[in-house]
Amino acid sequence: MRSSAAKVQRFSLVETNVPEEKKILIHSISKEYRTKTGSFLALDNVSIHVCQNEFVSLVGPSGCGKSTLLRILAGLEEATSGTISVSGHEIEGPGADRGMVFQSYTLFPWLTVRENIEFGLSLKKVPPKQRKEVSDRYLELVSLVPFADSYPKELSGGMKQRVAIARALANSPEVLLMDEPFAALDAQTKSEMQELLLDIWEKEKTTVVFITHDIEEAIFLSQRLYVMQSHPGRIELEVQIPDELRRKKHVKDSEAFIRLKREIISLLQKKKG
Ligand SMILES: Nc1ncnc2c1ncn2[C@@H]1O[C@H](COP(=O)(O)OP(=O)(O)OP(=O)(O)O)[C@@H](O)[C@H]1O
Repeated sequence: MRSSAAKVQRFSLVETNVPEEKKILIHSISKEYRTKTGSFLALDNVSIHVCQNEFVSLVGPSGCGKSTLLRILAGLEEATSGTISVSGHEIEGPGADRGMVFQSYTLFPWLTVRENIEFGLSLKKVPPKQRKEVSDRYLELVSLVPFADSYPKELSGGMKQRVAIARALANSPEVLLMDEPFAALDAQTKSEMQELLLDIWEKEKTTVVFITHDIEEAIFLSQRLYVMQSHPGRIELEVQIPDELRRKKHVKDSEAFIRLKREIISLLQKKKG
């Protein structure tokens, strides 16, 4: 079998000529925080792209700036320098074109599952009949039809994240931004959620940016991943994941999967050392 090392390349700067299929273009983003003890460079000249309908992960150790980058992409935080465009439009703040799913459960506790899913549509004054059609569809997609009238406190962690995914998708975002959405789940539920997410991604043809510190999760889910390093937060590697290493049952135990995981880890260690 061909060595997966060939797939691991050094990151090269994004070209300035934007081909149409590039849905998200992050160009030379830096983020400096002012703290009591001085300034702190959380992101240093980060440039990445995500194509239409692509599943891309950002993976890296705690503190390398993954969440900061995603929050900037979501428009929840401002970069110190650099630009981000989605569908060719430079972002200036949060927008309905970007749906977010966070690690912590962010459902509204006073709303039922269905009301949580319909929340964004209610804000947009979508009529009840239409809202119900949308929530029916997404309840089905995340297998929560019997729980439509339950409240978040009656759900398990995995179920809450399924509602969060349905809620984000119900607003028809152009891109789905996910910040370690399965990090708080037990191993079995996490694995089920990964498979469910891939099913949803294939059915919905969504563009996904997924953050995780788990290299195995990133390889399993992504078509492409960017590996980040800290001090300062930066992109260290870009890895194209061969199709045969994705989404098949038990692939995580396969020799090729384990080899790629080891290669990524060892490349990162070499760069550190
Ligand atoms: N508001 C802030 N003020 C100062 N420093 C911050 C602020 N937010 C984040 N940082 C720092 O920026 C760095 C990157 O943080 P960030 O949360 O983006 O990392 P991360 O890779 O997502 O980590 P984790 O996986 O632990 O969530 C960290 O060193 C963090 O302490």
